[in-house]
Order: sequence, then C-alpha cells, then structure tokens
Amino acid sequence: MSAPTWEDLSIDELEEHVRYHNRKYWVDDAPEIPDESFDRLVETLKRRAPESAVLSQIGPAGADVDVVDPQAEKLAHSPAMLSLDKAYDEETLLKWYDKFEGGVVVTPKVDGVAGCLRYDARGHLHVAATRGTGAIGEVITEQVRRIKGLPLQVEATGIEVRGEAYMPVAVFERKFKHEYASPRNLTAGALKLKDPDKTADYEIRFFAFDLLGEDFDTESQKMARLEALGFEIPEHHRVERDQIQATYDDIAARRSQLGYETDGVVYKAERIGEQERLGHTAHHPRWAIAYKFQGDAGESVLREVVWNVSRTGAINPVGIVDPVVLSGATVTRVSLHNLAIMEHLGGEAGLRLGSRVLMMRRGGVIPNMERVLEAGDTPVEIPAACPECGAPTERQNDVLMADHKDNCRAAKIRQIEHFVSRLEIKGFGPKLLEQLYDAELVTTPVDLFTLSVSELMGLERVGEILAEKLIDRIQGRREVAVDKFLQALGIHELGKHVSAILAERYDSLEAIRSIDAEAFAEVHTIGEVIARSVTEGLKEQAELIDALLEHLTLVFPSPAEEPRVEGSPLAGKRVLFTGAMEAMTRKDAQREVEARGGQCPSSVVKDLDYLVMGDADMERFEQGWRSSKLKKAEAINAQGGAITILGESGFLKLLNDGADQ
Ligand SMILES: NC(=O)c1ccc[n+]([C@@H]2O[C@H](COP(=O)([O-])OP(=O)(O)OC[C@H]3O[C@@H](n4cnc5c(N)ncnc54)[C@H](O)[C@@H]3O)[C@@H](O)[C@H]2O)c1
Ligand SMILES: [Zn+2]
Repeated sequence: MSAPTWEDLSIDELEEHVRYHNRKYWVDDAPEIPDESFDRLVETLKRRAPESAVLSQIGPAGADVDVVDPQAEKLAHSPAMLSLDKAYDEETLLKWYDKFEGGVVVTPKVDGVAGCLRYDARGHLHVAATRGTGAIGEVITEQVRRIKGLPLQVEATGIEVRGEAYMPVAVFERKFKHEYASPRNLTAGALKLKDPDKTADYEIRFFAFDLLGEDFDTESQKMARLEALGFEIPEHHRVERDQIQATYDDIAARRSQLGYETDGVVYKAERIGEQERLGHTAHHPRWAIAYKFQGDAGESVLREVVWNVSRTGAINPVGIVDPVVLSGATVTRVSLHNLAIMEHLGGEAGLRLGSRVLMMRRGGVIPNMERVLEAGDTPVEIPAACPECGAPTERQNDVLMADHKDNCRAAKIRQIEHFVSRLEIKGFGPKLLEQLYDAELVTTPVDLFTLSVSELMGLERVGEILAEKLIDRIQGRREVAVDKFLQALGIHELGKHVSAILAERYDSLEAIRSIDAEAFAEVHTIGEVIARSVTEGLKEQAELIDALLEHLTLVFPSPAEEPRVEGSPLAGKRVLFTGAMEAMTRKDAQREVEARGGQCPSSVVKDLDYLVMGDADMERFEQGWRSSKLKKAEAINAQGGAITILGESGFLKLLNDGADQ
C-alpha cells in the first residue's frame, strides 16, 4: 500500500495546513500529526505549487518570532542554523550527489533539539542556545551545563559547536513513556526549565556534528576533531555513489537499536571546499540532504465497524481495515474512540465503509485512523441496540449509550468495577473482574463479600498469596463511610458532591432512602433533575442496597467540631490537595486544615498558599511531570504568586508543627 498523500486538498488548503502544523510544531511544541505526514504535506505542496511562498516559510522562522520566548535572553546565530533539504527516494538523492565531487559522509538524523555551544578564549563553555528561529536562539547555558557527558571545557579557543540535544530512548522508556508523547518534545521542555537543576533529571545528551572557528578539509576530519575535543558524535560513514541507498537501508534496519530516536539519514558532501562552492539557500545548505524514514503511516480501506461496550457503558466503534503495515506490525483493527469522533472523521457525509483512509501509529505505538482520503459509499450503521444485551441505544452528547439490561455482561462488569473503585478495594482490575464474572463467582457487588480464597485461587494467575491479599482487602472494607457507599451504587447523578450532601444532612440510610424528591430539589446545588434521578435510583437499587447492608456497616460523619489547633502554620492559609495521599484521604486532610483555621478552595486560585500532593506525585513532579493543576500553579507563580508545592511528608510536618506549639 502506498504512503499517505494529501492529494485531495486544494493548493489553498495545502498551504493552510502547512502553516497550521508548522506553528503547532514550532510554537506550541504540540504537533498534531506525525512528522512524516507533515513532510508529505510539504512535498505535495512543493510538487503542485513550486512557487508557493509558504514553502520558504517552513521551519521555526516561518512560525513567526514567537518561537523564541520574548522573555528569554537571546543569542544571534552567525551563520544561521538552517534546516535540511529532504529526499524520499534514491533518485532524488543521486541527482543531488551528482552536483559535487568527493563522496559523502552519512550519519543518522538525530531527532532531538538543535542547539549551539560557544566556548570562550580559554576553552570554557560560556553560552549555549537553542536553534530558535535559526537566526536567533534562546540562551539555555545553565540547562545545557546539566547535560551529561558534555565537556564544559575544551582544548580549543573561541569555537562554536553545533549539534542535537536528545533524550536516550532508554531514559524515555524508564521514566517518561507513560506520561509523554515523545522524547523530542520532552527534550525541548527540559532545556527550557526555569530551574536548571531539574534539567539533570531528564538525562539529556548531546551529539555534536558541526564545528565553527577551525578549518578543515573534510567533514570526516571535523568529526574526528569533535571527538578528540571530548564530544559525543553520531556514527558516521564515508561512502560513494553506489553505497548511498545501502547505507540508508543499513541504518534504517538498525534504527530501533541506535538508542536514540532518528527520523532519517543525513548526507553531507565530504569535501569542505565543495560545501563552500555549493553554498546554501535561505532554508538549507545545498551540500547536505536528509533522506527521511517512511513507514509509520500507510493507507488502508475501512471495511467494517464493530461496536464494543466500554467500561463506562458507552458503546464505542472499532474500525476493521484492510491489513496495513505500520512500523513493522500489521494492523487490522483500530479504535475509532466514540460516536462523535467517528462521525467527525467522515466529515459532513459521516464515515463510510469502503473509505480509503490514512492510518498511522502515533509515537510508533497506537494505531490511529488519521483521516479519510477518499470517501466510500456505504454509510456505517449505528446500532439501535446494545450488542451484548439488546437494550435500545441512545445518543448522549458524544457517545452512544444504552440503558443496559440486567444480563448485559459488559454493563454488569462495569458496575462491579465502579463499586470496587469507589470503595477503594485495590487489586480488582477489569481483567480479574471479567474472570470472576465469567466464572459466575462475582456477578453483583454483593458477591464480593462472600468470595473465598479458594475460589479466587481457581482463577488464572491468582496464587495463594495474592488471593489472601485480595480477600483481606475486601474484608477490610466492611465499615464504609456513607458517602462512599452511596457513590459506589453507581446511580446516575449520585456522585461525590451529592453523596457528600446526603451524608451531611441525614443521619441514617433509611432517612436517605425515604427522602422526598421535591424537598430535596430545593437544596442548594441539587435541583429537580438530580433530585429525581437520585431518589428514583435509590428505589431501583433497593434490592442491591438491602443485600449489601447484610455485609456492610455504614459510618456517618460525626457532627462534633474537631478541636481547633491554635498557632498552626496553616492558620489563615489556603491549601489545595491534588491526587492521592497515603496517610489520609483528601477529605480528612481538608478537615485537618480547616481545624487549624485554614481554608481549602476547590481549584488553583491566585492566592493559594499550598498545593499538596502525594509523595509519589511529588517525585514525578521533580522529574518534570506536570498535571494541569501544577501547570496552573507554576503559571501563577511566574506572575508573582507564592504557591508552595508540597509533598505529603512536607504537609504532615506542617500539620504536626501546629500540634507542637
Ligand atoms: N509534525 C508536524 O506537524 C511538524 C510540523 C513542522 C515540522 N515538523 C518536523 O520538523 C522537522 C523540520 O524541521 P527542520 O526542517 O527545521 O529540521 P530538519 O528536519 O530539516 O533538520 C534540521 C535539523 O536536523 C538536525 N540534525 C539531526 N541530526 C543531524 C545530523 N546528523 N547532521 C546534521 N543535522 C542533523 C540539525 O540539528 C538541524 O537542526 C521535520 O522533521 C518535520 O517533519 C513536524
Ligand atoms: Zn448492554
């Protein structure tokens, strides 16, 4: 199957797409399409409209000056740090090769962040900068000093070294792969951290491949000199015309073993004299070219859409496509996420079977249907009933939902899953629950409480130790706070907030079960819809509730005010908790803060004093992970806020400080 095309776009549309994605990549650091797809897009524009002005605006410079942070200290590059010309086949490459004499040097194209390092007259690193717009970069000297293996002093005077900062794949896999899309974006982020000490945690490295300030006859000599000065250099091969394609094939074949991400192979004229003769355009040197890898993307045809009942009860589409090889693996199934996303993919006409589609592996992993290249003619049928239980479906905003019947396996498993998660009974993931359901050991939440060690041990991959642990956890939840219990019932609209209100206003479950919908609707923030859903839900679940009460004791909050701790450092402070802590629930932590005269706003506000999270999250935070709350707190601090970010241990210390006095 051929590689992706953007053939069906007009020239205006092509230009618009190029500009849009170029900005996403360079300004927002958040590309929406794989590089390969972007390169194809540019190629298509180049072929269809070689004179298009947009072609000369690609790259950081074309994304406007805001590539460079206006607040940052800047460094002017001289000569400018340019892009590379691109080739996608041997023919183009050979045409280029024939323009000069003396062969080429071939290196992998390192997919990182370009930068330059200047060493002063005594050989000390004195300034480092990003490529930025190519003409002007951001100074990142202190961050670059934290790059491991980079010489801070060299036996040379007044030189400039250029190359690529990158994150080794092993580091990405070990520390970041669950949280971040790509090592490249992470590298860019690590080099711009406000606190340069944190840069060290990213274990960034630097490949040098250019040296200014000394003269050489050949590219090979330059590489040898860089190495002698103590720089890490990428592997490089001196080759002639007949080896051009073979060298590419060889590097491509070893791509996954290189230890760093590469997006192609770079060829440079070996003789510096030839390089000077050829010169450069405003965009790239004429003496170098990048032959980019292909294969993470491919075309296929959508044949069928099947529907899965998801964990949330939504019925979601999965596309069945003609086999297509993406990054070396054959793909035939692709999640279409939900009804709205599926419809959006198909444009106005909706997604149709028989459509020619562009498939990609994002970040080389998860197959995704990127877009329809040519619409098919058979509309996808949206199921009128749940494929598992036959309950009628109905659209709810973006998803197809159904009021699943009692015998709907998927919906039942989901109900149990919700129950264990609200009761915080750890260890019961979806796989285990499916096994328990299919073995008819747990078909309702009540069954959990009569489950035995030997029954659990009969399941796949459950040994005695695990079985005992799991049973202990269930038995350890026989006393449960009433609000948790209410949430665990999985009644529509009876979530955290409403459960808390009920727990506070009533002191018995009987009272809660007999509340009057009309009266409840009057309660602040409740209203008619919620009141009706909750009261009806409690009636519908009467049987389940009765059965659960055979096993559970409900705990109501004690109305007695906790004694106030005087003189606490938390008095008058605003504290927000995020994520999970070990020693106490968030709610308990909030009570402790309030007992000390502090307040707990429900979001990151300007005058927040502390943002508190579990120690595990704190550790991740120190390694560069950022939740949206953390990002917001940092943004507020950047504008003069004074939010202290604390781990659980730090918070406990603050709590106890008060008690000491
Ligand atoms: N996904 C998107 O939406 C999107 C949008 C815009 C650009 N991009 C991607 O950005 C890149 C284009 O940026 P560009 O044109 O400025 O850079 P480029 O791809 O032309 O490459 C130039 C860079 O390659 C680096 N490089 C790595 N290894 C090298 C080696 N061995 N020898 C010499 N240089 C080496 C240099 O540091 C230089 O900065 C492309 O990969 C493109 O796909 C993607
Ligand atoms: Zn169903």
